[in-house]
Parts: sequence; structure tokens; C-alpha cells
Amino acid sequence: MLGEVYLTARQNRIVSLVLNGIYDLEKVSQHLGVKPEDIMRDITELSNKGLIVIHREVEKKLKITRIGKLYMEKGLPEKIVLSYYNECVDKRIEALTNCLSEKTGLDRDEISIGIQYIVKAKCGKILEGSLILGDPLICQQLLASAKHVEEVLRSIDREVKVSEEELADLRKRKMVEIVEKRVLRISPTPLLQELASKGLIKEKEIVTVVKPSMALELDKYVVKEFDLSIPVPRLPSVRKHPFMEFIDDLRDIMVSLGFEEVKGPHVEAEFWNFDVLYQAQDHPAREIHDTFFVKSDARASISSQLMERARRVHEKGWGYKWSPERAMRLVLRSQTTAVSARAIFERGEGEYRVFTIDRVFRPENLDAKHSMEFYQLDGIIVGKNVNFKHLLYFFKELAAALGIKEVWFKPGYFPFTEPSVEGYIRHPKLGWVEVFPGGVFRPEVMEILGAPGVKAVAWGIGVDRLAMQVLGIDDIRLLFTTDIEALKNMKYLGLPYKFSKTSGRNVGVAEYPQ
Ligand SMILES: N[C@@H](Cc1ccccc1)C(=O)O
Repeated sequence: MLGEVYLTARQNRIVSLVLNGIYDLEKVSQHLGVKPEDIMRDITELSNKGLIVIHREVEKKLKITRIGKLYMEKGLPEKIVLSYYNECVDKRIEALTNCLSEKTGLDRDEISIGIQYIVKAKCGKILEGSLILGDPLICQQLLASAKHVEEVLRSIDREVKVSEEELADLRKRKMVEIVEKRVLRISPTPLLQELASKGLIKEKEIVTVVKPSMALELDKYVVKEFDLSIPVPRLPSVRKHPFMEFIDDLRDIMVSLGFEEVKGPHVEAEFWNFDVLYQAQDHPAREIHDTFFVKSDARASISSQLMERARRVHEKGWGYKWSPERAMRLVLRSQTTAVSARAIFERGEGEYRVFTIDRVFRPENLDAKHSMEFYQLDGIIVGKNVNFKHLLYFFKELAAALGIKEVWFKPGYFPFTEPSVEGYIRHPKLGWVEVFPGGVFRPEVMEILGAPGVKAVAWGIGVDRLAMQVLGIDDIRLLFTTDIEALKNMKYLGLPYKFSKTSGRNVGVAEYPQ
């Protein structure tokens, strides 16, 4: 005999949606005006009661890429080139590209792609460096097929099915991509259908605690029974990203060595990134590494007294006309030495040690050893009697704390330090890698920063390279990966003195400098 089944109001609504053929969990949750994850508990309970079945599926969906969206909005580049071709007088590729780009707002790369398609389709050819259109019939065909592609894009956008052939072309041109989506579907069981048809599904308030106030109308409620036999879901244990763990440990080491942590902005004035470091505005040393410039009219504000000091020191030392306008422009900081400089300016004379661990940005081509953004650990030791030996000692001390046995030093060059040093450590696969650049800040730097005559040793350590050594990886991209499998394989055992002998990592103690 089937008995009555009690459901909460929400479970009852879910059940009636499912009985009406709405199986997609996302749609069900939309009907209820909540997020899918909010009804997971109800879904599990309904499934435990044998009323619904949960199906987990992977659905392939088409996604329009950034390029696809651009083409949908502006039209395919070949169409644009053809439609505006007559409006540009100079048909030489360079001039034509500029003209079309100006007229249409499409960037030059896209215009070039348009021209390539026109040539490939034989609607035009390049004669003596100019694009000359040919057979109008062929161009008409090209236009028609471009329009068709745009229509296909719009169909995909409206989630209308398109043919494999049509798709192939769009995928080749990277207008769409296939993304996999995990979807949950639920369907009614025969039991549910039977209960529903006999009107045995009842809605009640389901409570876990009976309060005295309910005593008089107990039949309004159902007290929920706990089913302790249901296995609890096993969640993967959550842990910090190994690279972040390593950075935390680095921070710990710095603090234990008596350093105070400071922070500075990612968007920085050229002034702090270069000028205070005595990197001449007209000198290639300024481009010792490439820099991302911020496309904006915004300018930094810097005290005029400080600017004046920078001007005086630059003009006296380098003999050129220093430009305050240039100094006020904004960049993505290319070195955290900007933060060290700010710290000296704020603290002035006296004795102190500060450090910062943070991201810097440089336009590099991404490969195993280079990334456009990476971490640096910059620090300074400031005081009247600080000297170069303190710097070498610091590097050795840090290496020792990290369990790195070999450090090799050679003289180096940096525009703002003299003397300068480059310290190398040995990576099992990559060989000797430079991770410890540093030096004594030049007197000019200290003068600009308002601490004339004070000594400071400074460094800017490549944290990522250090991490590659410590984490045993040989590709910098892995440090930023979100691929769980790759992350599982990345073992960070912690600092040498933090793990037990049984953990298997065998590190020796670094030798201290004499
Ligand atoms: N900022 C330098 C490193 C450095 C910092 C401080 C002193 C000397 C060198 C770089 O990024 O290459």
C-alpha cells in the first residue's frame, strides 16, 4: 500500500515541474527563481526518497569567441574591406590598412585578415604593393558568403542548431569554440508518477526541531527523520595553491629576519618605477626591460619638491633636459624596486629593513621561462653603515633558509646600484638561473629619495624562478595554472626545517659565507 509522502513547499514545486517535463536542473532552478546550487539539497532528498533520478551529463556547447562577437557586431573583415574600399584613395596596403582601420574602428590585424581573404578568394590581388579588386562577380560571392557566416554566427548566438560544415569554417577562423558543460538532469520515477496520480503527495512544513509554539497544531508539521545511513559526499581536501604556500613561507622567512612588509600600487608613475631610481629618461637603461604603458590621460601627482630634486639630480648627473610630464605618466610597474624606493622616501634616514613580495608586469612572450606577469621579492636594508657584504650575506641566508645549497655570484649591472651583483642558483634541468640581483643604491638615488649620505643595499629577487627550483618544475606557466590535475602533481613540501625527515626530501644546509 502506498502511503502519503510529505514534501516541503519547494520540493513540491520541483516535483511538479519535473512531472511537467522540465528536466534540466538549470531550468528548474530558474522557475523557482534561485541558483541551481541552492536546490541541490532538495534534489538529493527527492532522489533519496526514490521520487526522482539524477542524471549527470556532459553537454557540448558552442561559444562565440571574442573575435566572433566582434565580427557579429562589425561584420566580417573581408566584407568591411570591400564595403569601404572605394572610400580610401590610396590603395597601397599600408595606407589602405590605416585608412580602413580609421574608418571602421577595426584594428589593423583584422583589416589584414580581411585583405588576405579577398586575395585568397581571388576577388582581388596585390599588384605592386596595392590591393586591386578584380572580378565583381567573385567579390559578390565573397560578400554573400561573408553575410552567410554572419547569419550562422547569429543563429549560434540564438542557440539555433547549425550544420557541421558551417561550423567547421567558423571554428577554423576562431569565431566559435566548443565548450564542455556539466549538466544535471532530473527525471520522475514511476513511484513519483504513481503517488502524484493518486494525490498522495502532500505539502507540509518539514521541521527538524519541535518548538513549544507548535504544540497545538502539530499536524501542520512533519518532523524530519534523519537517515544516518546516507554516505556524506567526499569533498576533495582544499589546500592553498603551492606557489602561494611558497610565497607565504618566503614572507615568513623575511619577517623572521627582521624585515617589515610594505606594499605599493600595481599602476605606478614612471617617476617611481624609473626616475627616482636614476634611470635617465633618454637612456636605453630605461628600457632595461620593456614596460606596459597605461593608455590613459591620467597622471600621477607627485610633490613638487621631490620632482625638483629628481630634476636637479638627473640634469646634473646625466646632462639632459628632464621632463616632469614624462615622469608623471602611468605604467604597470615593471619592478617592485619602485616599492622599495617609496619606502625609503617615506622613512628617510635611520635604520630599517623592509620588503615587498608582489607582481610586476613586462611585455614578454609567454614561454617556459617568461611570463608577462611574475613575482618579485624586493627588499632593502638601510642604515649609515650598511654595505655590500650585508647584501651577499642576506642572499646566502635566504638561500639557506630555503634549503638551497649552492649560490654563485658574479658582478652585475643595474642602472641604480653600484656595485651590483647577480646571484645564481642551480636548477636540476635549467642549469644555473639568475635569481638574486642586487646592489648598493647609488648616492644619486638616495639623494632624490631625501636620504642623502645614507646607505642602502637593495635587491629584486625573481620569486617565480626560485619557486620553480623549490617546487621542482621547469615551466613558469605551471605556477599560474588552474588545472587541478597539474596542481595535484605539484608538491610543495614546505621549508626544510618545517618537514620531517621521513617526508623524503633530502636537503643539506647551505654553507655560510666566511
Ligand atoms: N629591479 C631589478 C632588480 C634589482 C633590484 C634592486 C637592486 C638591484 C637590482 C630588476 O627587476 O631587474
